[in-house]
Amino acid sequence: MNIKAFARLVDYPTALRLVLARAAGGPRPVTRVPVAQATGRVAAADILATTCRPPADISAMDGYAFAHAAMVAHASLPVAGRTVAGDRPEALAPGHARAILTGARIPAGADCVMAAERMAVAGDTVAPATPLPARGANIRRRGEEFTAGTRLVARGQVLDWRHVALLAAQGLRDVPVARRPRVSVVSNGAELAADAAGACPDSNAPMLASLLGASGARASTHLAPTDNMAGQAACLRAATRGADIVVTTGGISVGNTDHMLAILRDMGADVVFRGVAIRPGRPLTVLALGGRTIFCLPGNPGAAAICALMFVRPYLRAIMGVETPPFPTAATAGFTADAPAGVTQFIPVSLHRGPDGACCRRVPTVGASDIIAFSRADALLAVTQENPVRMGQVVFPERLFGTN
Ligand SMILES: Nc1nc2c(c(=O)[nH]1)N[C@H]1C(S)=C(S)[C@@H](COP(=O)(O)OP(=O)(O)OC[C@H]3O[C@@H](n4cnc5c(N)ncnc54)[C@H](O)[C@@H]3O)O[C@H]1N2
Ligand code: MOO
Repeated sequence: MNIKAFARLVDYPTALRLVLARAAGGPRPVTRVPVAQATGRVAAADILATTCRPPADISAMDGYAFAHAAMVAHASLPVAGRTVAGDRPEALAPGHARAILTGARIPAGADCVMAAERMAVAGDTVAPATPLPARGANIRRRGEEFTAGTRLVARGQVLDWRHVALLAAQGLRDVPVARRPRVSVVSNGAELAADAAGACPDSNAPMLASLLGASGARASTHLAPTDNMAGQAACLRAATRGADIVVTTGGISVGNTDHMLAILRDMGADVVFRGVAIRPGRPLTVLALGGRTIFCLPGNPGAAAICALMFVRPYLRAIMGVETPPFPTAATAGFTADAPAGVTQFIPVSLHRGPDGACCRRVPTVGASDIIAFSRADALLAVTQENPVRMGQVVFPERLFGTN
């Protein structure tokens, strides 16, 4: 069979399922990173609290701690000592108050705290200057936020500053995370060489390294020499060595100079699918080479971006064990769009704050080569004949940027 031919296009859901199936059950290498550098990384294990928070009953105010009953009985109390955060205070002498700072442990014998500005100090005694609060007032109870054993972070969570705060507050130095998958991005195209007549700058390699880097990958870029098949093959072999995923662009349509697929087949790769019923991005071809997945993206930059967003990004998330779904974006469509039968059409949209909430507008595009449309768009919307978009309908486009 001619490996270049598009015998039968798979539909988008099937293609995505095939890609994700390749991610299931594979190795999930783990590494540890300092908690402060964990943002964007994927937790490789559940992380349980080892201590309660707060670890003891502590004061919520700068003021005075005392026994509520003693204050009711005497109206004012002599002040004996001062407790600051970090102290292990002695028990309160009966019938006394203790000066206390926010975060300091409540001494045994005290069951109420009043803020300093609500109390009157006369010599070495204090008395409420405003109504006495209830017993237990202004005391943060041991474990009221969470107790030891509480799950702080779930395996598969993409970490950010919220988790960094929690983990650092537990005194953790480092955290187990998924190792960043190594992605080799290989550009193909005689026109990309700087010395080629009519040279075209390689924008796909930096675009894909950046896009996949934001999704957790460690990307290296390679420019395949297209003037000879042996050189192209050597480049692909080198790119494959040491990579978990290979992403190529260009050279996969039926043109005579497009050798990519033949080279990969000679390397022993099996085609998972050749061509998908999507627009743009139809030539997308996925191959399996041992445990590695090779994504051959079309050279047209807009099509390459869509394939990376809709296929490589979910695959990356899956092999890193990401469990949190991408943050949903809901918006009211400010346009109508249809797609031809059997095709999933991807439409770039911009998001806006409308009078009744978020709304999205269609961003004009000149087609699969278009990259300026993405810089004007925020999200990508999938449209099919069965699911067209109608003005005023709530839609859920996929974000184009961010760490999702
Ligand atoms: N006879 C057919 N021709 C084409 C078909 C087809 O089915 N039959 N499909 C079209 C579609 S759809 C696409 S998409 C392209 C994909 O072709 P390739 O993947 O082989 O890509 P190239 O031909 O190498 O390049 C296409 C276009 O993109 C530019 N390009 C390529 N690489 C880069 C890069 N790294 N940075 C910036 N720009 C790049 C290249 O200069 C071309 O303009 O095939 C259609 N043709
Ligand atoms: O799908 Mo091509 O990717 O339309 O230009």
